[in-house]
Amino acid sequence: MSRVILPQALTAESFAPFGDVLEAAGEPDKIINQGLCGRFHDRARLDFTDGRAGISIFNAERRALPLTLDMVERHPLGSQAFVPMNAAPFLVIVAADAGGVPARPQAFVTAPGQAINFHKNTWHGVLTPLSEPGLFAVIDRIGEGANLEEHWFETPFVVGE
Ligand SMILES: NC(=O)N[C@@H](O)C(=O)O
Ligand code: NI
Repeated sequence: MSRVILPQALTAESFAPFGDVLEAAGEPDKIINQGLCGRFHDRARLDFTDGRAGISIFNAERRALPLTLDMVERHPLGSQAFVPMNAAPFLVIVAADAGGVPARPQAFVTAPGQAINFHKNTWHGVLTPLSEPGLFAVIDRIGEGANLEEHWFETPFVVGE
C-alpha cells in the first residue's frame, strides 16, 4: 500500500471521530455585545484527567509539502486544541487507534479561520504550520503524569506530493 497520504479539506464531519472543528460557520448560537458579535458557543469538548486547562503560545516553524511523517503522538490524559493566531491554513494529521498503535494516518488542510481540538488520546501529528508566522494558541492539559505517547513508524509516510 502506498505510503503517500494526500491531504483533504478539513470538515467537521470528516474530523468528528478525532476531534472538533472550531469555526464561525453558519448562524451563531448567540448574538451578544449589543448585537455586534456572534457567539459560536461551546464548540469543543475540553477533557482533562487529573489536571487543569492551560493556554500556551506556540511559535512553530513552517513545514513544506511533501512532508515526511515519521511519528504521531497522543495525550492519554487530555484534549489538545490548536488555534491559529493568524487566519492561515495549517496541516492536521490524525490516525485512528488500531489496538494501541495508529492506523494509517489521514491528513487535512484547514481553511482560513478554522481551528481544531483533538479529543483526548487521539493519535495526531504535532503542530504543523504551512506558513509563517506559525503562531498558535494551544489549549491543553497542565498537570502531572504521563500525558505523551509517541509512535514512530518503521517506514515513514509522505504527506502531500
Ligand atoms: N509537545 C507539545 O506541547 N505539543 C505537541 O503535543 C503537539 O501536538 O504539537
Ligand atoms: Ni500533541
